[in-house]
Amino acid sequence: MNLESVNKIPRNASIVFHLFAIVTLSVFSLYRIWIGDYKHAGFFSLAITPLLFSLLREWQYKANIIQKQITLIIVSIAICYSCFYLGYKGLIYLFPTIFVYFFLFSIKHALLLSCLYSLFGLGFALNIEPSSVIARYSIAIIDCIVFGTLFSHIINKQKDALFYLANTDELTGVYNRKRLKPSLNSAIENKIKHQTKASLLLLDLDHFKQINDTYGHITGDNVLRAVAETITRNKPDGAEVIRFGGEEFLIKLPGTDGEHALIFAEQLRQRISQITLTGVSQLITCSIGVKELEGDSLDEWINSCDKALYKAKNAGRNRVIQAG
Ligand SMILES: Nc1nc2c(ncn2[C@@H]2O[C@H](COP(=O)(O)OP(=O)(O)OP(=O)(O)O)[C@@H](O)[C@H]2O)c(=O)[nH]1
Repeated sequence: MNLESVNKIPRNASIVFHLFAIVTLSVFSLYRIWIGDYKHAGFFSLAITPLLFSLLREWQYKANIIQKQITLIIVSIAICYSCFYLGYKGLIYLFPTIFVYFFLFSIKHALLLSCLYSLFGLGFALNIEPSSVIARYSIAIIDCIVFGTLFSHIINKQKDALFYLANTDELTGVYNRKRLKPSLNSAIENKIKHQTKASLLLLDLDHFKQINDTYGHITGDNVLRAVAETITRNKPDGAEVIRFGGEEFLIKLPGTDGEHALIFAEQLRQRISQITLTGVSQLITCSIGVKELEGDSLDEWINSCDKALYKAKNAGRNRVIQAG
């Protein structure tokens, strides 16, 4: 699972970053006014505008990643400009902004953009700084980019691990209920936006209590693991398996209509009935309710599956029924 997200700054931290940048630029502009450098004071005051706009969007919960990326690029252009006219006084601002690249872009893009940005900044600073100063800054900037890459990589790894821990059922290794809403809502969204079909299977093991009572809970757990493993091994690419309850699993099949979902459910039912576990002589069977997504209600979708499953149980178990 790859959850690399480029927007790693929480809203509060983003507001602090914005305020910090605005205050820094304001102090810079005031200092320029004080020393009579009105040209640069005007330029830096102008550079505050996109930051103020971006802060306002963040404040109103309307910020999006594209707008933040554009703001960062505008600020970077302003810093490159200051490198050209002010030399090292502009170069020092390369350091904090390079880190922001790693918060707003994927590692690959941040690496590429921060290298280009640094090259421009250093190149422009040559306008007034000797090459020995530029060489020293180059080394420090390389360090900064390397650390940015490392930190970003570590954060992404930790996010993946956190997501795994929060969304995975410990016993079976499939998704837990936390994944239910995001998973089904994304199917509903795709149906509304792109008319992409999706189907849902609700699978419940038959007479599972009997397995627990006869062979003990530990064996019952092993059966649940074996069933989850069979579903995972046989599911089509992109399908998601969620442990819905004790011995109930939901399988979301994106891009699949009811007819194909029914075929898959029947194959799965047969595969599960072929599971053999040492010491377990009772046949492991399941009942499955199937429903293709219609409308936009998550609850209705699950309820339809539940009704079909109920019918399958009442009709004698070990069968698949499609909701009408
Ligand atoms: N071993 C084990 N058992 C569990 C777990 N979660 C729920 N169960 C058991 O699953 C059983 C479910 O029993 P019922 O709801 O009566 O269902 P059933 O016996 O499968 O009967 P039908 O669904 O009607 O075929 C209960 O005995 C629960 O204790 C689990 O994580 N491990």
